[in-house]
Amino acid sequence: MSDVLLSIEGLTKAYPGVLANDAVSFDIRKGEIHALLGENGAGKSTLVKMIYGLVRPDAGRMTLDGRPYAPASPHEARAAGVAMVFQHFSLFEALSVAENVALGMENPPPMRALAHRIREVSETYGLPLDPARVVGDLSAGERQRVEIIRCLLQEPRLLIMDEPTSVLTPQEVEILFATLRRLAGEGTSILYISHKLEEIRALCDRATILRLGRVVGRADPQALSARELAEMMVGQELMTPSRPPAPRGEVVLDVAALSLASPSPFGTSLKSVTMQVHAGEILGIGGVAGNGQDELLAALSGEMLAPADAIRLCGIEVGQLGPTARRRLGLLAAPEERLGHAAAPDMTLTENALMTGAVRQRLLNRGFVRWGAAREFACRIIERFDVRTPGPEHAARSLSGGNLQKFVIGREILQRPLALVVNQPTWGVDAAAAAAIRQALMDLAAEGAAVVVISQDLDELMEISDRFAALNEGRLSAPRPTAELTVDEIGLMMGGAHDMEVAHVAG
Ligand SMILES: Nc1ncnc2c1ncn2[C@@H]1O[C@H](COP(=O)(O)OP(=O)(O)OP(=O)(O)O)[C@@H](O)[C@H]1O
Repeated sequence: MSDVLLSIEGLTKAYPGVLANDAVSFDIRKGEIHALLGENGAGKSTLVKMIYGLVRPDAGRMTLDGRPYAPASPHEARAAGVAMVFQHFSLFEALSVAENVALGMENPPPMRALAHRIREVSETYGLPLDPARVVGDLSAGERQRVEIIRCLLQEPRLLIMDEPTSVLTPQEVEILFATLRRLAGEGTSILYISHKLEEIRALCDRATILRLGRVVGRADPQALSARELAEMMVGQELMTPSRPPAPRGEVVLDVAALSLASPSPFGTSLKSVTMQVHAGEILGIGGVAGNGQDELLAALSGEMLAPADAIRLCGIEVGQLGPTARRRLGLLAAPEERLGHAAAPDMTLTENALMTGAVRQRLLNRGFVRWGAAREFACRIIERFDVRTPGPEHAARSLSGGNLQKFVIGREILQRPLALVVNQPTWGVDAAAAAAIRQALMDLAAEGAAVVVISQDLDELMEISDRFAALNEGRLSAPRPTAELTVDEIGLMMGGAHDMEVAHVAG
């Protein structure tokens, strides 16, 4: 019997102006953890969507366990033993874990029996989860467990995971990896997509590397360094972000005892958040998702109003000003959710450039849009941030996730803010593009802007921020110089350990 589970031969898929997959061929063996690597827009999502029956190939074929495999829908893919955990969770917040799992099953058993099975699977695979809890109360890591357990209940032969660790703490990543290793040991194959190359090296047996829709390499990830893998992906040498040491200037952004109730029932209220960000400085804010990051961004951008004197920009009270007025003064923000929040999916890139650039780029004239100038601004973002798209008249939705992220961050940086607040600036962005975004944020600070980077990527925060603070249940710890901290201490601050415990560990 062959040891190959899924064989992919010559899969091809074209979109207008782009060959997303060009005769892609590779095998996934039984019981292996196979990494799919590639820079943004390389075609990874398109490929897994074809495997999961969401997109139909233009050409090529697949076999599963030696038999022809051409799923016309995810339903057919699941019936054949293929399961997928998506980047974005599709759970109902008001329902319990068990009810959510039942909704995703073809033939759910009675609730009691299902709750029992969820407990069983969660214990067997070391993924603690209470079936009775309401999903709205769960952390991002726990929500992911719901998705994984939902997949495991189908006893899949192939489990596809798209960027599974971007919402997890280091400790949760360890738990997930132990689960995946155990599944592979039992014979389940795993196709694993991630931009985190150190994780790929720690977890995966083999890697297939895509560039511009084609397979450009196959590698043993454990035999190569993360840098070598990244260079195979981009086909060139990588740069390391750096900046000359600069003295820090006056306080630009001053937040004093900011308390705000979250507008969402499952949100986190901000509790007396205090921070001062100086000209020329990057303040990194770490924390597990759902600890007030979205609320902090909304409070600083002006989407949520605050007491006037709780937020000051260069001494001016801005707490009561909305986003446009704050932008005019030079306080800019880029939220985490790129499709729908930072960018309007069905609008063109030019229209999206206009959306936040109108005031500072002077794209309006007596109420009329200066379309030529808006297009020129969009083109500048595309060029300066290497956004892969056929042109600015294409819809935001047609860009790969990482390319849209480069567009959204580039749009704010090019507006020369006095203070910029970004949430997860390199989420889902490949190694080369992440380095470019980090360099751009550092250049912006070097030019004298005050920059706040909210991120769950600790390595990123260690690399670029001057000072670090952790957000936990809506409270911000006192910022400390990053150079003084170890990754372990930061991990503890993020997990809500109090100063005492951090001091204890440090000692
Ligand atoms: N529905 C679509 N319509 C038009 N173009 C698309 C569509 N989906 C993907 N593309 C294009 O196909 C190419 C491959 O995109 P894909 O999403 O597969 O890349 P990816 O490797 O998953 O990228 P990322 O790491 O950024 O998520 C990109 O150029 C993208 O713009």
